[in-house]
Amino acid sequence: AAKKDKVSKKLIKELAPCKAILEDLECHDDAWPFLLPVNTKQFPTYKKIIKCPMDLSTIKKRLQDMYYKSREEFCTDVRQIFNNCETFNEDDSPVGKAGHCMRQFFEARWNDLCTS
Ligand SMILES: Cc1ncccc1N[C@@H](C)c1ccc2c(c1)OCCCO2
Repeated sequence: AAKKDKVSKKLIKELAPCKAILEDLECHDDAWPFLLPVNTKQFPTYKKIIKCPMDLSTIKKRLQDMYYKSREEFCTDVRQIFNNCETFNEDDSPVGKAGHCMRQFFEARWNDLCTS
């Protein structure tokens, strides 16, 4: 039991900063296209083109449900949002631009974390 507690304590320490980063992403001015899963009725081709949909509300739920076993898993899901955005949206579209901006914001916060 002691070993398990040590692991879970480590995990909480690892993932606490992820929760803070997620909150900053959610309240960013350019977060609006990424807050909820893309509505596939509104965008019928989305399901066909994007194999791993991801959004900030899904990541928030996964954090709350202790779904992530490491910081890296959290980081991979966040990057999935922006990779999907680049796949589906033109770079100079409003959503495409928001995606590039949000990715830049995230990667800077992620680097702070890894070098702190
Ligand atoms: C991230 C992403 N990738 C591809 C398609 C959509 C989205 N996001 C959704 C939330 C969205 C973005 C822009 C929208 C939109 C909905 O409502 C229809 C009207 C036009 O404006």
